[in-house]
Amino acid sequence: MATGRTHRPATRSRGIPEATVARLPLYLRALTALSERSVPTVSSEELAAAAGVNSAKLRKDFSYLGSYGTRGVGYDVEYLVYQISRELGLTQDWPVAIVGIGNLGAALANYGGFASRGFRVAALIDADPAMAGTPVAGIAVQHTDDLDRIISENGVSIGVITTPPGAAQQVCDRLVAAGVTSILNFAPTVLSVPDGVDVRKVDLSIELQILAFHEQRKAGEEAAADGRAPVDTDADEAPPMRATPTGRKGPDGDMPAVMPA
Ligand SMILES: NC(=O)c1ccc[n+]([C@@H]2O[C@H](COP(=O)([O-])OP(=O)(O)OC[C@H]3O[C@@H](n4cnc5c(N)ncnc54)[C@H](O)[C@@H]3O)[C@@H](O)[C@H]2O)c1
Repeated sequence: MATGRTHRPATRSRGIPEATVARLPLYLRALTALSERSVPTVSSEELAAAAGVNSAKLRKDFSYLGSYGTRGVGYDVEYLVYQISRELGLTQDWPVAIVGIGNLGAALANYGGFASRGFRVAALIDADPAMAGTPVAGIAVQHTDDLDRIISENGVSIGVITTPPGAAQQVCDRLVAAGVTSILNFAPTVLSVPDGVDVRKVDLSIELQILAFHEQRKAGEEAAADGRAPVDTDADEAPPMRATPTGRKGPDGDMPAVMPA
């Protein structure tokens, strides 16, 4: 089994902090919406509101890109779309392989939004021999026996794991051995990877648990306002939408469902 750290330090090679990198997709989504409406320029305040981020943080983030906007005019939308896409590596096509083509893997394969963001589903891989050759989203599922060949033939550097948790580490090891250097893990398990491999984990149940925490706090506050019950002091002491079990922040809307492994 591969060992080592599971994610990289807090800054990237060009000195852009990971927290900024994590917000770039939020800016890009907001900017793309403006671009689709043919909006030529946007102020930092407008863009910050659209991205759900505080405007001082946005200006700081953009300064890492060397983008300062023009006083009184704002930022050029098209140029920022290009700049952020380039920074995120989205100006090139990324072939992605999904391993584990059950409910979730098939749903991801069918999601049309990846291609428009530069991610092409190049291969679908499953251990079930009965699935080999079955088309999912127009792509024939291939057997895990051929994983190495599939990864190298398609130049895949990003692997998505949607297998049961018990199989995830073994699948991860095989993907890494085949040359994959970035993994998006949906299985509820912690993966070990060698240096140089990035793992991001998606866990919607953790996000739901965080929402449940806030629902509970809101219900307690409403009950207290109605004089029905005392406020739960522990919950009340928690900073609103700040600390979360994942250590990520909420009030700026920069709490993605994808987190470092
Ligand atoms: N992150 C999230 O928010 C989230 C949400 C839903 C499900 N999940 C997780 O996603 C995973 C898949 O869930 P599902 O409902 O699609 O399960 P599923 O049982 O429908 O599909 C799993 C697929 O993986 C295949 N598989 C099993 N072992 C394999 C191996 N060694 N190599 C390749 N393929 C293998 C199976 O043949 C099957 O087709 C589970 O781990 C589940 O807990 C995560």
